[in-house]
Amino acid sequence: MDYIWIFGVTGDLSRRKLLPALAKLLQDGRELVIVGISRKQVRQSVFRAYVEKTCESVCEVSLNGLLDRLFYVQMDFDHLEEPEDPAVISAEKSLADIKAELEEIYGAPSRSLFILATMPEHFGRLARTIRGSDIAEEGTAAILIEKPFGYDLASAVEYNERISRYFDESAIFRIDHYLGKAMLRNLFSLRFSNAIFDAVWCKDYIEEVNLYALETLGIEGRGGYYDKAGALRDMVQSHMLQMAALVAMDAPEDLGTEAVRRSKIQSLRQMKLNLEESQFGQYTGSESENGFLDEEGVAPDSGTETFASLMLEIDAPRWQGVPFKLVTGKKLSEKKTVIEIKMKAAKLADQMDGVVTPNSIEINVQPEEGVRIRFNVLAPSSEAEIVERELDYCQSCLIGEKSPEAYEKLLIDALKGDLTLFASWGEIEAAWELVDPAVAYVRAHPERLLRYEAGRDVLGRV
Ligand SMILES: O=C1O[C@H](COP(=O)(O)O)[C@@H](O)[C@H](O)[C@H]1O
Repeated sequence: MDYIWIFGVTGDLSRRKLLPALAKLLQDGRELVIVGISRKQVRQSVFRAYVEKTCESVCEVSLNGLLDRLFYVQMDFDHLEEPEDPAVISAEKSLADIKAELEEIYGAPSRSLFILATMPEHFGRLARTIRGSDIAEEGTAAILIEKPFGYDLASAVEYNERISRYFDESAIFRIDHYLGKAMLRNLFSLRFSNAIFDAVWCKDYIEEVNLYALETLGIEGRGGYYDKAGALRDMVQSHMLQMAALVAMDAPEDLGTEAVRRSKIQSLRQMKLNLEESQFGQYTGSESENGFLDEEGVAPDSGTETFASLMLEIDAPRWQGVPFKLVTGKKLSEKKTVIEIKMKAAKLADQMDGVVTPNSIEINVQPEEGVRIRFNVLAPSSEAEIVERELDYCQSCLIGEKSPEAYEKLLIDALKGDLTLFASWGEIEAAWELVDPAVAYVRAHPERLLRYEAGRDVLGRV
């Protein structure tokens, strides 16, 4: 039996991602006990009814298994600071008590995951409370930390230092849910298990790399958070730079977690953002949609970017002169995450008949999952004319091959103790070193913030 403790269980992340993933794991036969913790003063039955109501629309499986194994503890995170504070003692006692009660019914945990789905300012005091309450057994306990990991490098260093007082790096699982997405896991396999890709993955054959994470959704009631974060902190610091590192990294020395992490850190450290050549935007309202400045929690004169198209240079022999473009934004015309690799023209291409388009490889992350390769062939029945055709492997179209949700995969790995798909401290640090100056640049250059109408296609302009 594994125990999962979720701090911030009534928050948005928990409702949309964690609880549905846990419901699926329980349905698949995993033996789990889940303890939800939040500040709200509610009874167990009310909490379960709340989960049933709020998760129903996002959950693909029956919630019965989850509701049977879900328990609630109230805890005021703000009053956990000082060791002498009576709130700490009562919180620690109640966590230890509830564990003892659950053990009587379900037995001792084989493994315990402590998921901090809270604002980062709570990380240190929660880590301390978990350690102090003796509910985390050495060797079988892991702490899972949600993004954002800090608001900038300085705060990230501070949070990391505080968590590290209580948990060893080998027990710290920093979640970036994009790393659990099927096609990003596949990117690694695609590159390193195929000579046809591995051999050409460099400046000699690749002309440019474009990474898109486009969203139709807006900020979904998270105005207070997003106005401080913006696209740079919300998406670029984590998901976009992780995707870029997976494309740009050199082959690790082996497939072990440490070697993969070293390779990604090295790659992140070689990256430089060309801010003058980048573009930033903020959505305005339309007849049917709110503009960013109309959203609750957003300052009426906010200069926060909801869109970024960043030019990235990588100072590595493999990538000299190859531009990487990272594009992400809210309230765009389509929801799509894709990695587009455009190849250089072949040597004799300009001597052929017809339009010879350089090859491209598209790794579709979502909503479609798959790989599309465009290449040239002799047109059927033609003497010499070249035409472009494509090889399309659509993984998500294949019946019975629907990939598990990213959170399911990440939770399974955390239960196994496998850190490979979680961000190391070095990756977080290197990503903040890139993003901090970019945020400062956008705040210092309000004239660089282009306005785009919610729901409009802006990609033609970047
Ligand atoms: O972490 C975040 O990711 C989501 C986008 O995730 P996806 O799996 O739907 O692509 C984004 O909407 C949110 O603002 C951000 O915090």
